[in-house]
Amino acid sequence: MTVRAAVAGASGYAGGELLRLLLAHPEVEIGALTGSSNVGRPLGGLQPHLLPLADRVLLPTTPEVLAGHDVVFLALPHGQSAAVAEQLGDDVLVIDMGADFRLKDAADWQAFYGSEHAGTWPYGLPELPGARAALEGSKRVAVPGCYPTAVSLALFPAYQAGLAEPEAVITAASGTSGAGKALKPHLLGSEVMGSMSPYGVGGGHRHTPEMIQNLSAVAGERVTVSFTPTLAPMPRGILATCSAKAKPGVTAQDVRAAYDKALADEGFVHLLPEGQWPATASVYGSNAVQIQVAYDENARRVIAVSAIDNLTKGTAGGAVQSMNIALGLPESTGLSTIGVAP
Ligand SMILES: NC(=O)C1=CN([C@@H]2O[C@H](COP(=O)(O)OP(=O)(O)OC[C@H]3O[C@@H](n4cnc5c(N)ncnc54)[C@H](OP(=O)(O)O)[C@@H]3O)[C@@H](O)[C@H]2O)C=CC1
Ligand SMILES: CC(=O)N[C@@H](CCC(=O)OP(=O)(O)O)C(=O)O
Repeated sequence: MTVRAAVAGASGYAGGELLRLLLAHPEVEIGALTGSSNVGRPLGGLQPHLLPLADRVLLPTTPEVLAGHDVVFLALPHGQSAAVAEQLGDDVLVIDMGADFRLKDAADWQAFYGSEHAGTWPYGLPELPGARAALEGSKRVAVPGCYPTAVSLALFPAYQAGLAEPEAVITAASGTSGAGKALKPHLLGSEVMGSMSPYGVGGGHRHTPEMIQNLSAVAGERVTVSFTPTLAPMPRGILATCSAKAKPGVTAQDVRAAYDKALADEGFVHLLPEGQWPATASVYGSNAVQIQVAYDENARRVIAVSAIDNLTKGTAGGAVQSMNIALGLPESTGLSTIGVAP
């Protein structure tokens, strides 16, 4: 099978990571590459690590340019995908890497994104219960946010097994690429280097409702989430530390067994051997997720830690994995679990 894929937002971080993965995908032929302010410029100056595409020129993001492809990836800023997607035919597989179609609740969308809700598409986190079935054969995929990917994978086994109370507390550190390429004063090297700082504290981060949506669906009851993101002085990676009070009678053995069972058959999500802890360096550039879990007997809390590469499993790798499922290809086609170290 040869799949012709267009990438809208090819000059951004998410688009660049996607193209890195698509270049190594045996079934994909890369078609149109589009952008906005950089239209007309060759990709070589925008994504210099993608040497095979250096001479390709960025085209405008229009329905005409995106027509004639089997798959269209949208790696555009929030709120830009819906208008583009509605001009693409129902026969085209459209994979949105932005937030537009992730949330089910229109009121949540309005509260956190401040615009009209565009709709809800099958959610591209295949490891969540029921997600694969919804992706198979689908022509529309909403790729999760990077933090919700790390957090949902860390906590769903505890909620699936009914081990945790529905009140999760999460702190997560992210590399700066999570904020995209656009210039932002708080992301200047001199602000970020050698320092860590929180942002979106107190329930204001827009990924909070997405985490609540995912964990509540697994738990079968509404899970509240207190989420504190932190900016870390590294280009890529998320380390999420997630905890929830254990239900009465839960033991450390119950917790380990639940995680073993939930993750045993997953190709990308690895429960580490006991005593070994996730590290962002271990998943750099890889679609792998490292998970470890502990039971804190004094605090009676389940503590689950995950590490992902925000641009790979957290965005572009998740998009390719979902594309593979939607097209009926083996799920791991073109995706690696091999990191880069040191
Ligand atoms: N970075 C990350 O870790 C993650 C990002 N995402 C999502 O991926 C999407 C892209 O993010 P990211 O790559 O980080 O952002 P960037 O700012 O790095 O890139 C944005 C891209 O969108 C293009 N673009 C901007 N405005 C328009 C427009 N009006 N019409 C068409 N194209 C436009 C830009 O083109 P040009 O350069 O030509 O202006 C550029 O290619 C976002 O929705 C983000 O939420 C999801 C998960 C994680
Ligand atoms: C470090 C940093 O700024 N990270 C981004 C998350 C990026 C991402 O995955 O989310 P979306 O796809 O929803 O944009 C943030 O906190 O807004």
